[in-house]
Amino acid sequence: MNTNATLAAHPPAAAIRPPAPELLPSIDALAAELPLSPALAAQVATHRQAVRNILAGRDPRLLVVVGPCSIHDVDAAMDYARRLRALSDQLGDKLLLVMRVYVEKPRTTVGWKGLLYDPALDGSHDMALGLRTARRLMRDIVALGLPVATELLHPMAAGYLEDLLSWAAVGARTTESQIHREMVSGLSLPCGFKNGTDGGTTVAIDAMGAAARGHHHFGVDRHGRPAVLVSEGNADTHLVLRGGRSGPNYHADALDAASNALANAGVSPALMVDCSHANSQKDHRRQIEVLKDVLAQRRAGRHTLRAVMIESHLEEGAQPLCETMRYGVSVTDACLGWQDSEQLLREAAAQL
Ligand SMILES: O=C[C@H](O)[C@H](O)COP(=O)(O)O
Ligand SMILES: C=C(OP(=O)(O)O)C(=O)O
Repeated sequence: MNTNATLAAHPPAAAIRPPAPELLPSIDALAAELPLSPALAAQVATHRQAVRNILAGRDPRLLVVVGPCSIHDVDAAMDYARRLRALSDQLGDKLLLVMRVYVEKPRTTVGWKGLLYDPALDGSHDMALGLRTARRLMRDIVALGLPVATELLHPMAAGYLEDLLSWAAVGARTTESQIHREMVSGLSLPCGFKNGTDGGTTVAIDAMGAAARGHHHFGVDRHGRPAVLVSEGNADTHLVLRGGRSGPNYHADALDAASNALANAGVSPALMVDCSHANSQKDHRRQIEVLKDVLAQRRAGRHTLRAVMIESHLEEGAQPLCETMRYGVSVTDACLGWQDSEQLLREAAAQL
């Protein structure tokens, strides 16, 4: 064995200098740069309460979390938001429309992880720009008068956006994570836990119980310092049914099973059906029949069906990330286009 050659190929650990990490603004610094005015903060508080009232059955409207699978173009997102705002003015007595402004994407393996991670869509990963772009966009959408929803994927990122949100999801891939349950326990907004990718609801119901309790956990404070964070517990959580590997879970037998499990656990009976993902078997047009089925079950007396989720963009379908991307088309899961979405929501409101 040539010892010198081996040493040259594997220098001692002390000789390896990783590049200096790029620093991010603290939560306080970003909030100072892009503050939420007291009037908009009050509006967010009102919207959160409206969401809570629907989920608790005190408000008969249907909560609809609707919008793109992911945000990759802020102009298209604002275009969508303006249309949704106008529709919300017309349908607001029947539907509470909350826009999906999803800036982090969980991936099954690898792929573009969202605006927060790679706002230029080119692998440059300017995450400081991602944070600024996402916070500014959400604030602009709130300023239109719309409530904003997102999936909170990285607990460290949550603090940068939390004050702008009226509802948040923990996704199917992270519902079982203790770290995400701790994160939700410290949020003062309603949150949905999705069933696991295998379709199992137990992990989400366990998550609701865990998030309702207070926790001590590792985190980063508003000044960017590593800290022991102490949460009080969040009782405003609910189950989101998104289907799983064994198929959809919005039919009556699946809803019965979920409702029994929620009752046995003593947690909120409210159900949100995600019309997309495994419930649509990843065919965006099937969201239409899922929503119609859910509305029929609600009309037939299933009063715990209080919320739905729809993936919708300006244009139908999806496209790969490339040089010649089409305006208003999803770059992650395929979405319904605006025309179909508007018609679907008008029909839903008419039936309620
Ligand atoms: O909602 C979006 C996707 O279903 C989720 O991010 C997983 O995406 P992937 O399976 O394409 O990685
Ligand atoms: C990733 C999402 O959903 P799920 O966690 O159900 O796959 C989503 O709603 O964008």
